[in-house]
Formats: sequence, structure tokens, C-alpha cells
Amino acid sequence: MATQLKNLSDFSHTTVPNAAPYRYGIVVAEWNAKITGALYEGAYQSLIKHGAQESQIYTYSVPGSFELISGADILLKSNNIDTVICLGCVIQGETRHFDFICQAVATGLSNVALKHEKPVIFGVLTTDNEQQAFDRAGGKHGNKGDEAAITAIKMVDLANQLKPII
Ligand SMILES: Nc1c(NC[C@H](O)[C@H](O)[C@H](O)CO)[nH]c(=O)[nH]c1=O
Ligand SMILES: CC(=O)[C@@H](O)COP(=O)(O)O
Repeated sequence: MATQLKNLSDFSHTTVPNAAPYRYGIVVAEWNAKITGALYEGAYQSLIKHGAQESQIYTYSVPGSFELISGADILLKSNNIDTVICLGCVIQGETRHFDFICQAVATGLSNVALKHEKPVIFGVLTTDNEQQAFDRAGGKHGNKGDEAAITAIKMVDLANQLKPII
């Protein structure tokens, strides 16, 4: 499998812009809190590591990954936020609920990004089991929260560069 031995959070091969000039929203789902808490820690520390100011990071929690959609929308309506990082963990249960939640969140967050014309980052784990989630929240496959933060920095910097052109 593609991710068999890969640390998905290895960004040593890319340059990450200075995160300082921008304002970041982070919305974190409470479902599977041990995992989403690790995603949040990774994202927050990654923002700080790349120069973001603590006073420029606005963090809110929502009940579940489905509510990340409304949370991101509400956050972007206020606070003059430049980008929102959405962190969640959806784990397959006995029913097809998993499928509906995952599809709804992916589509919903895309729509929020287009509505506000700002980067909305999909930092949601969608796994078969809990171990796969732990592996991607600071385990052998890295931390999806780190990836989401770096993606946010890159996208908000790109938007800033293109602002005078578009
Ligand atoms: N099963 C998981 C959920 N389910 C809850 C939904 O996200 C939502 O809060 C509910 O349907 C009410 O609207 N959420 C997760 O984040 N992770 C799961 O594994
Ligand atoms: C993704 C979910 O909502 C899921 O964990 C709920 O579990 P179940 O499908 O067994 O009701």
C-alpha cells in the first residue's frame, strides 16, 4: 500500500512560507477526542513552528465532524480569519453512517471554501479502525494535523500572493 512505510507528514523536501502575517481558525471535532486532540496539537505546534502568532490562532470545538461544516462557516463569517483548519476523525462503525458523514463533510467543507473564497483545510481522518487513526495522529504515518497546518500556510500565502493579480 502507498502509505505502508511512509511518514505522511515529512515536509523536509518542501519550503513552507512564513506563517506570521495570517490569521488562522482551527475547528476541532470532539468525537474520538484522543485522536482529534493529537491532530490539534500537531496543527497548533506546526503553525507556531513556522512563525504563526499565538494571538492569531482562533480555536473552537464542535461535537462531531459533521459540525465542522457549520463551524468553519461561522468562523469565516467573523474574526476576519484568513483560513480555517478543520480537524476530525471518522471511524467506520457497524452501519453506513460512516459513508454519509465522510461524504457530507468533504463536500460541505469544499462548499464553505468556495462560499467564503478562503482556504478551508480538510484535516479529517476517515479510517477503518482506531489503530489506523492513531497511526496518522502522531504515529508511524505522521500527523495529519501537521499536514493540515502546513497546507493552510501554503494556501493562505498563495492567496495573498495572487490577491493583487485577481
Ligand atoms: N461516528 C462519528 C461521528 N458521528 C457524529 C457526526 O459527526 C455528527 O456529530 C452527528 O451525526 C450529529 O450531526 N463523528 C465523528 O467525528 N467521528 C465519528 O466516528
Ligand atoms: C461514523 C459513525 O457515525 C459511526 O462511528 C457510528 O457507528 P455505527 O455505524 O455503528 O452506528
